[in-house]
This record gives sequence, structure tokens and C-alpha cells, in this order.
Amino acid sequence: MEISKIQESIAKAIEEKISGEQRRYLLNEQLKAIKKELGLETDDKTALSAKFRERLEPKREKCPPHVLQVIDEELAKLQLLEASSSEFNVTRNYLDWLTALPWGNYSDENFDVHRAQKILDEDHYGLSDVKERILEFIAVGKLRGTSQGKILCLSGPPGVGKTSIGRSIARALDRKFYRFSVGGLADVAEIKGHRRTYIGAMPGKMVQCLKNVGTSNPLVLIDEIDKLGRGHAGDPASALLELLDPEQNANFLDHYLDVPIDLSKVLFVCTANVIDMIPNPLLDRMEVIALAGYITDEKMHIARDYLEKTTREACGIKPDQVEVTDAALLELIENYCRESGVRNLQKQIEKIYRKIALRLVRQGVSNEPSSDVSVQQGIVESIDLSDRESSSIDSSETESSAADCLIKTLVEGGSSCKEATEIDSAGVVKGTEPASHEHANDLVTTESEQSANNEMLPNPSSDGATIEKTTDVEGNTGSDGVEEEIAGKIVEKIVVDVPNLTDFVGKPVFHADRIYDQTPVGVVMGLAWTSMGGSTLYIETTQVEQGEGKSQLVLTGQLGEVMKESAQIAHTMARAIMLEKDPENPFFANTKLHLHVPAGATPKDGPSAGCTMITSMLSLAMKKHVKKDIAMTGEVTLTGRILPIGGVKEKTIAARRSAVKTIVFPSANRRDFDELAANVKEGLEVHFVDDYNQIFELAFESNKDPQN
Ligand SMILES: Nc1ncnc2c1ncn2[C@@H]1O[C@H](COP(=O)(O)OP(=O)(O)OP(=O)(O)O)[C@@H](O)[C@H]1O
Repeated sequence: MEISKIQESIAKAIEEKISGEQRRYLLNEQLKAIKKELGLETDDKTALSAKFRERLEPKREKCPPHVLQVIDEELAKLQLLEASSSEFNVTRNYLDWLTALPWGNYSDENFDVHRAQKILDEDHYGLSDVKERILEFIAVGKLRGTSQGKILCLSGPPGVGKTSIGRSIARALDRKFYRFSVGGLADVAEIKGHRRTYIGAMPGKMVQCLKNVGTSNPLVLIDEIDKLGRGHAGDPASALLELLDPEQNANFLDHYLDVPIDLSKVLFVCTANVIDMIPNPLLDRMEVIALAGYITDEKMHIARDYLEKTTREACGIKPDQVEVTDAALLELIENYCRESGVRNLQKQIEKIYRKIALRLVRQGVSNEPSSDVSVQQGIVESIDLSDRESSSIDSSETESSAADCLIKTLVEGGSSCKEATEIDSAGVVKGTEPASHEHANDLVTTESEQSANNEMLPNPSSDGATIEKTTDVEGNTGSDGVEEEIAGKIVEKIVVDVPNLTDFVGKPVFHADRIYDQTPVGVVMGLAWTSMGGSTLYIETTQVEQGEGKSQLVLTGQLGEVMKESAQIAHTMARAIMLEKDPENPFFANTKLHLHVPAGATPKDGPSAGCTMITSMLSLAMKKHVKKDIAMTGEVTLTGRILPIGGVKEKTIAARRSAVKTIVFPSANRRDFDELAANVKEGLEVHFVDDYNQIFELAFESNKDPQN
């Protein structure tokens, strides 16, 4: 009895619930039907299809027929699917991607070589060979009337501007810019996308890029191509090859999209630290442009004209509020950031400017837009725009020029501004008309009052010129009260010089690359080249013990296999040379030697220190110093031949950084050296050698034949 009662109540509850749901469903459907009838709303699927069709409409003409066919098929399929089914979602996402791509939409390219040159120079100092190559590319595009897809590869140590030059090329060509990094990338799906059947499937990076930029001919920067990971399922390098190869990428097939896309108009720029690590088939198709690093002189220019300017603007500091002296910059470059690129230098400059900003704010400076209040109140300001080219300038520039002119107006009695310009609240210059004296005088009063009240007078500084201007303000207003208030806001210009540099950036990280001024017996300076650029390194040899038949060689300094073998060869060669020069000398036969390469914590490898090792051992054997300020590099064979080495420019720059005066290079590298810019080679005595005997003479005997 009890059980049947429970059953009855359960049945009743279920019935009520079902009928409630049915009722809601029925009413909803009726509502939709009424809305549809009234033209207020279409159903979800129809609305969705209409959205996709609408998105496709402007591209329909240029869209390849096979893609149109797929889209139409998918749209038809969408209508048949139940909106709540998972298949519906897959189809909807697929259509979303397919219709969002910029089929056949190419941005107009700018083949103006002069403009491109201007942009490249504006963004980067030096790098003339890179710029030249880019201009050639643009010139070819101009003559052909269209630019073809290409793969450029910028290789060099970190911070030499590889990524930022990629951005400049896009600006010069008027192409859209997209950057992605493939460092550590191990999954092929990142490049080629996942198949649609997987949950959460996504297209690859390239399809994402096209959707993002909205054109089919962007400039795509692929960063860190030398650090491509090794895939567990599929090889990312091969996938990249399909993406980059101009022969194949006209029909690039993304797994998700499943329709070929034409990437032949995309300009690919890759960056790498060392090209040796780039998979060969990829490297083969690239045009490599090497950026070796900068010498001190170039860094000074970059710091002064580019890094300092951008950092100052980013910190909202005005040029006349601060001065970093040349000596301070040089100190920064030589003792704080001994690197090939300029990234650390940029960090140090940012550090200085952040500290300056804090000091200025503590002193009560506010560089906030001085014209804001008046602009918002609709006051027409008279400013000097005679040196401005553009009629639309950014608000910060407008503010500072307005402020500068204000001061000028005051100094020259309100008649110096040649043109009057109205600025709207967005900082856009509206027009230029001759300024009337009345106008200028109005401004003097208004602005002076505001300056006094709102601390808005720009560039309070203690240098003579500004004080003079401030006095004029006071003179014009003729108010003693104002004079005192403004005088209270005078702030000293901050000068960063060598003595106070440590206040801003702390103590130097290292003082010099050179451990020795004159290398002792058994020590010789070599030149190394790593992915971080060139550097100098010492090879040190010392005697452990002597005794009949004790000839032995101990090696330390984290040397790789190749370098260890190179040390063995050097030991044999040194012994042979000694035998020839001084047969009576039993040094090598009876001495246990220890060869060390500081710094011990850094792993080193490569054969190019061969000649340095022999010289170091011979120096110890003969108890003779090598020539002062000499550095050498070159692989040595067992017969004493000197073989070519890599990284000539990097090594030359490193040698100059360490104040080396004489360099010894293998003869086979003469061409590489000759190609270097004159300022890199300046002040160096360089010798090219084929045989170790020539090095022996240069290192131990008086120098008879400079420049070979
Ligand atoms: N010749 C130059 N002129 C002006 N600025 C430069 C120059 N070279 C580098 N820079 C500046 O140095 C900074 C670092 O450059 P960027 O990031 O392009 O280096 P990178 O070579 O791509 O380094 P990484 O290999 O670590 O990615 C940027 O702010 C760039 O503008």
C-alpha cells in the first residue's frame, strides 16, 4: 500500500515535470515562429548562415572556386545538423575560420625605394648591408610590378636588432606584420594545425596569422628558427619547410582547413643566433644576412640617437630636463654592457631614465599635458609649428610644442609665433592662421595664471636659458605673487656623468675583458665566437712537474671533445717545433703540462684555438712572453697548416673591445676580413697566415712585415 502510494507520487512528479518542459518548449517554438513571421528574428541556424554569407560576400569574387565550393557544402550541412549536436559546433567553427580568412585580399605594396630607405634609417643605425639587401628586394618588386615571396634569414647574436629590423621592413613595404617564435616548438600541429575531428582543434600558426592580419601578403617574422625543437610525432622542420618553400607554399595545406592556401606572396623573415643549427634543407632556401654586432662607436650612435630618444619619450621626460654625457655613455658601453648587441645597453639606459623620472617627480615636476585644461575649455592656443611637417601630430608632441611656443611667445613679447593653430581635444592640429598679438597676449595671461596655479610651466630648470624665460613670464604678468610661486618650481636639470653614474646603475658588472695587461709567460690571447657573439679568451699553460719521460698534458676549462683534440694536436705540434728550433731543449719530453682556458664555468668547444694553444705551450717552453696586445685564431693541422675559422667580424669586434692591436687570422679568411666596414678594421694590425711558423715569428720575434 505504502509502496503504491510512493510510486503514484513519483509518477505524478515526473508527469508534471515533463508537461512543464513540453509546455515551455511549445511556447518557445511558438514565440520563434511569431517572431519569424513578423520578420523580427530568424532562427539560429539561418542567422548563422546569413552571417557567414555576409562575411564572405565582399571576398566572393577573389575567393578560389574550390574554397567557395567547400564553404557552400558546409553551409548546406549546417542547415541539416541539430543545433545541439557536437557536429554542428565543429561545422560552425570550421565555417568561422574559412570565411574569416582574407581570400585574395592583398595589401598594396609600396615600392618607393627612397621612402623605404628613409624608414630603415629612421629605425636603425648602420646595418648598411642589411638595408641594401632590402632595398634591392624592393627595387626588383618595382620592376616586376609585383613582389614575390622570399625567405630572408637574419642571423646574429642577441640584441643586434634582428626582430626590430623585421618590423621596419614591413613598415617600409607597407605590409602587415606578424611575428611568431618557433623556439622549442616540437609539435607539428602548431604549424600545420590539428585535424577538425579532434576536440578543441585549431588551425596552425600561419592560418591564425592570415586571419589576424587580414591580408594574404603580410610579412611574417619567424623568430628563433635555430632553436626549433625535435618533434616526437612528426618533424617540425619539415612542416616549416612546406610552409616556407616558395615551390610548395602556393598550395599550403593546413590540417584543420583542409583546403590549400596560397602563401606564395608572403614575405618570410626568419631570425637565428647561429645558422649552423638551422636544419639544412631550410637553410638552403634562405637568403642569410648576417648581423655581427656593433663596435663601441656604433653603440654610441645607437644609444644617443635611438635608445635614449625612445626611452626618454617612454618615460615622459623632456630633452631639456636631462643630459647624459658622452663620457657616461661610453662608460656604460665599455664597463657595464660588454655585449655584441645593444639589449643590455637599452636596459641600463631605461634604468637611468626611470631613476631620473622618480627624481623629477620628487622635485615636484609634472610633465602632464599643460594644454589639457585650456584645450578642454576650448581655448585657442598660438603655437609655433614652423618646423613641423605633419598637420596631424600626436598629443604629447602637441603639448610640448605648445609649451615651448608659450615660452617663446613670452620671451619675444607675444609676437614670435608665425602661425596660430587650433588643437582639438585629441591633439589634432586643425588649421594654421597668422596669430594676432591680441591672441598671444590672451594666452600669456591665461597660461601664466594656470602655470602658477597648476604647476604646469614646463621644463623648470636651473640652466640659464630657462631661468631667463621664467623671468620673462614674471615680467609679463607683472605679478609679484606669481613670481614667487613660479620660482618655487624651478627644478635642476639632471646631468648623468661618469662620477654619478653609479647612483643610477650601480657599480659596473665587470671592469674589463682583459685579465692581463701584458700576458705572462705561457699565456696567450685567443678569439672565440659563440651564439652570443665574439669574445676574447686566454689560453694558459703552466708546468706541473718535470722529470725524465714525464711528458703529459692535463686539460681543464670545460673543453669539448673537439677542443680537447685540438689541445693534443697543439701539444704534438709544439714539441715538433721545439725540436726543430732548439733540438737540445728537452722541455716537452720531460714536463707534465696543465692547459687551462678561463672562465672555467663556461663550456667551450671548437678547433679555432689550435694556434693559440701551440703559442701558449711554446711561450712556456722558451720562457718568453708573446708580443704585447696580440690575439690569434686558427685551426692547426698536424703539419702546421692554418685552416680557416668562422665569425671573422665578431672576432674582430671582440678584439677591438679588448683593446687588441695585432690580430692573426688564417689566410683563407682574408676575404671575410676585407669585406668588413672600414670603421670595424680601423686601428688594427692584421696578419694573415698559412703556416704556424709565420705565427711563431709574429708572436715571439720582432714584427717585420705588418699587413702580411
Ligand atoms: N642598429 C640599431 N639601431 C637602433 N636600434 C637598434 C639597433 N640594433 C638594435 N637596436 C635596438 O635594440 C633592441 C633589441 O633588438 P631586437 O629585439 O630586435 O634584437 P634581436 O636581434 O631580435 O635579439 P634576439 O636574438 O634576442 O631576439 C631593440 O629595441 C632595437 O630597436
